[in-house]
Amino acid sequence: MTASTDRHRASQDDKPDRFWRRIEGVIDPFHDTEQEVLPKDAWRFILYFARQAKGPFVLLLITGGLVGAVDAGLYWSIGWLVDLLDRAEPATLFAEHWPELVGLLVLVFVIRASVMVGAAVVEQQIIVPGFFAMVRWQAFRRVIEQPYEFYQNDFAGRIATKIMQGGEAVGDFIVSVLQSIWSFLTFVILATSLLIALDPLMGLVVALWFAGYLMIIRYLLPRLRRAGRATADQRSIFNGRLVDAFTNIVAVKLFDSGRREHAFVRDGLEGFFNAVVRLTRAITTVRAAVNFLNGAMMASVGTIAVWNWTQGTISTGAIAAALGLVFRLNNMSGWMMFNINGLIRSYATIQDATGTISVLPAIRDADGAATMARAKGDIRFENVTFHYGKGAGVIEGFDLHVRPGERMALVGPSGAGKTTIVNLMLRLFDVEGGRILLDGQDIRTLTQGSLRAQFGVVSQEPMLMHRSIRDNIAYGRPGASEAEIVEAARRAAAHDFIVEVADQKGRKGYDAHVGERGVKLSGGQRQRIAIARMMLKDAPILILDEATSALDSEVEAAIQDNLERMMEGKTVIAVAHRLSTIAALDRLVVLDEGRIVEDGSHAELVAKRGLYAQLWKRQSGGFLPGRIAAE
Ligand SMILES: Nc1ncnc2c1ncn2[C@@H]1O[C@H](COP(=O)(O)OP(=O)(O)OP(=O)(O)O)[C@@H](O)[C@H]1O
Repeated sequence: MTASTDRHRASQDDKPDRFWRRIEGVIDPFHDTEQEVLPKDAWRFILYFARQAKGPFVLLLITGGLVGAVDAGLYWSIGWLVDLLDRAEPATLFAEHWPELVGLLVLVFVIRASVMVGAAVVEQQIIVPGFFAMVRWQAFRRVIEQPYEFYQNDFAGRIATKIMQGGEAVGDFIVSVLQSIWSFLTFVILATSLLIALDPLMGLVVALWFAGYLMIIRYLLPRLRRAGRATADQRSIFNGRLVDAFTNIVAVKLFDSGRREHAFVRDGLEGFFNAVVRLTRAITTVRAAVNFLNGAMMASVGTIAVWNWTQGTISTGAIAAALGLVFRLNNMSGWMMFNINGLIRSYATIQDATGTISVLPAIRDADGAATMARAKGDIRFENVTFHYGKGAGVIEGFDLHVRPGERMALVGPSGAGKTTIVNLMLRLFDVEGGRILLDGQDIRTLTQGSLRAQFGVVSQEPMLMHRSIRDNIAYGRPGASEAEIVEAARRAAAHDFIVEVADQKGRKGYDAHVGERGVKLSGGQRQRIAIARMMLKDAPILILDEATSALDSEVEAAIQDNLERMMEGKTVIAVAHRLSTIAALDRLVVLDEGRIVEDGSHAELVAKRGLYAQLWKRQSGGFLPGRIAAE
């Protein structure tokens, strides 16, 4: 086959795709607004999104109404057909009545099918893909702005579920109201009108039936809503426990010999079960009540119809139409209950989701926040207080000045506040008192993006994404060339092992994907990738929080020179428990209970015989390693 026939076939294949794409593109999945926080109230949340896709929802309203009308027309025409067959002569039926019969065929074949297909296209091709995605996209864009603390207080899986389910629930809710409920209402109104035309008494019965139906719904709606909300809450709790168990699977394997995790998950499942039972009890009660009501309505209309027939006031066809309409109402009422139940569930899911999605981030860029160009690296803590929102403790009246180009280490016992100081500097938390200045500017007056761009961070937990190794390194500098990525990997002593790696799907080297949080690599390998990423970022301030803790001394020695070179001209703040890794730095700041207790060089602090000297003695066993001793 020639290239041109290939192209021709490809363009023909594209045609239906383009057709669908045009329809599916009516709602832009990535549309967004300027609104910083999404509405917290579930109703407002629904309306906020409905307003963003008015056109498709108006279409849905029209098709929903038409579906109800066509349905009523169809049942009416059954009566008409019965009457016609009753009157007409078989031999002349087609000759005399072909226009009406063709009209009926058109109604069944063309009109009904077109309306149904139209409704399906609007719902399935326009709203489901585009609208669901749009809600999820807007939710994601706001949730990702939440500060670190937000994620510390919730399960990642739970947050993700709320975004996924929230998008679906808003779409389902609106579709259900505009299509199912609206088509049902149209049908009820038309059926009642048609029955009134036959006999007002039949119309009255249906009107009374509808009033009773509404009363049942009204009575049970709040109960269903409460039970629905409880189910959603319990589902989240259960889901959270499952995610927690699977996320920390190693801890479970190592420590859970007594199968406590079973009990914990079982407890969650039991809570969910109890909530579901309350919900299903309410549903069964509704169904029982509706079935009795429907039975009464069908029996009454049937009796009235047959009575009228005996009196000769209505035709056989009218009985067929009347019974057809009320049987259809009976079927629809069950289906409506299902819809209303879905509606309540969706509403509860939305309420649950807005609790997470519609929250104003506790840390935001100030109005007119400045964008910092490359910093010199002068960091100043002025009388900083921070207690993680509690009354006291952690960091109290903390002052520290780190000069540009200074290489400093934070040292201190576990829990002294080293990581907290680093997190405050990165504005992962906001200070509760005092201020932190970067090159003389309060970090709260800078955009978070430009502030964090000044820092290259390697922490104990290297935070790798579930992507290729290349993407993980390039995360430090988007758009970096392949050569730059490989160079960074070499400097981090990572290149040699990277070229050997293969993932489960057979991708090799830099293309290999690291598992969720990099589980398929060793701790030291992950840390080297993180170091490569930091090297590539080339930020003016480096934060090495136990950056080499997972490396053996050989690998550490291999990258030491490169680390040294990278540190040149940069401000460095290191945190390490292994004092030998930081003893050579310019300045060691010793913390205890959130306060600076000593400040000086290694030699000065050893001579001082204070806390540092004690820590040092404990770690070095009383001896000074060669490299430090030589200084
Ligand atoms: N998210 C948090 N919420 C509440 N308290 C916290 C939080 N994170 C840390 N803390 C508390 O703050 C104190 C300082 O913790 P931090 O992690 O800063 O110490 P650290 O010196 O880095 O300790 P380590 O050397 O063990 O890593 C500790 O008492 C800790 O319990």
